[in-house]
Amino acid sequence: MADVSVVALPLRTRFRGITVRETALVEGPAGWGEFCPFPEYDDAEALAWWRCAREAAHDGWPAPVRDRVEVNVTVPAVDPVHAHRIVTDSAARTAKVKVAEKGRDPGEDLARLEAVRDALGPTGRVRVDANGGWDVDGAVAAIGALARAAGGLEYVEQPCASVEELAAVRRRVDVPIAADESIRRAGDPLRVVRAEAADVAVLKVAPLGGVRAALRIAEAIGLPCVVSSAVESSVGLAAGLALAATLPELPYACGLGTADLLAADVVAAPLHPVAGFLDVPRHAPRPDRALLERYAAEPATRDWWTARLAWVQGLA
Ligand SMILES: O=C(O)CCC(=O)c1ccccc1C(=O)O
Ligand SMILES: [Mg+2]
Repeated sequence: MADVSVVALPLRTRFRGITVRETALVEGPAGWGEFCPFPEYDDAEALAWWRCAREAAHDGWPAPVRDRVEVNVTVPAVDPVHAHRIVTDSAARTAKVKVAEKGRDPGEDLARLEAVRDALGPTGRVRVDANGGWDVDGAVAAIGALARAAGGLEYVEQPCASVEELAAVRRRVDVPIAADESIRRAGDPLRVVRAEAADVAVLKVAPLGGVRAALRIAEAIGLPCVVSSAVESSVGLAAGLALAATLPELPYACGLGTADLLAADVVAAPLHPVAGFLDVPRHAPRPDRALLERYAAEPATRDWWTARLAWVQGLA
């Protein structure tokens, strides 16, 4: 694949400890694909992200069954005033709130959830994502308190790190459990099902190897699915939307509204949700040359991504 562009896109707010999202964009006969495994991910994980980019660039996606997808607003671990503004600005009816970040006072999570509920009103839905930040007892205690602060929780995503812990928490709380890292970073995504560890499966298209691969995994898992992003540019978000648009059932809002987390994108018309919905594009949007240049990564960063991409392509 000849054409590779590496960009460094600034985020509006720190998210998962990063303030800049580095990503590589590739063009193929079917269009554009995005390759952006997080820097700490190993070769085996990065290979799945390459398969997703290659599918977009070489093969395109299967035909969708819906033309728009409801999304949640994503609320990073920010203060309550900021959280309130993010939710109000989005006009979404569902909010996903980051909680249990390392080194923070648990009281901050409660205040953030109260603010989010206030912004959404009584009919909005609130879900939280702990990214595996609690142990079992900590999760059980925190989920009770957070559910009260939020006036009810739709589900809690990845309360603990391991499948066994998720199963233990699930037996002890009424709030439904969603598995994210336990699916996308697990050698065997079906362990979650065998252990009865989750009520909902979070699917990220890139770590699962593309739209077709993720559809097969969704079928095997047999749980209701939520498609969520990995904070890609609008090129990679389009792949997530293709998956969300092709799943036979889509009972929950998806975590694909993350173009709003970026202060810059590579396409002229980024995939920003309107009133909590995204239209499903037929193919990934084409990057704008001027934006690729404006946000081009430093030479050392570009060389690192180009080498990583070449290495992973060699494994494919
Ligand atoms: O689901 C969303 O609302 C946004 C995406 C998101 O939270 C995320 C983005 C990058 C890496 C991990 C995660 C996560 O769900 O844990
Ligand atoms: Mg998650």
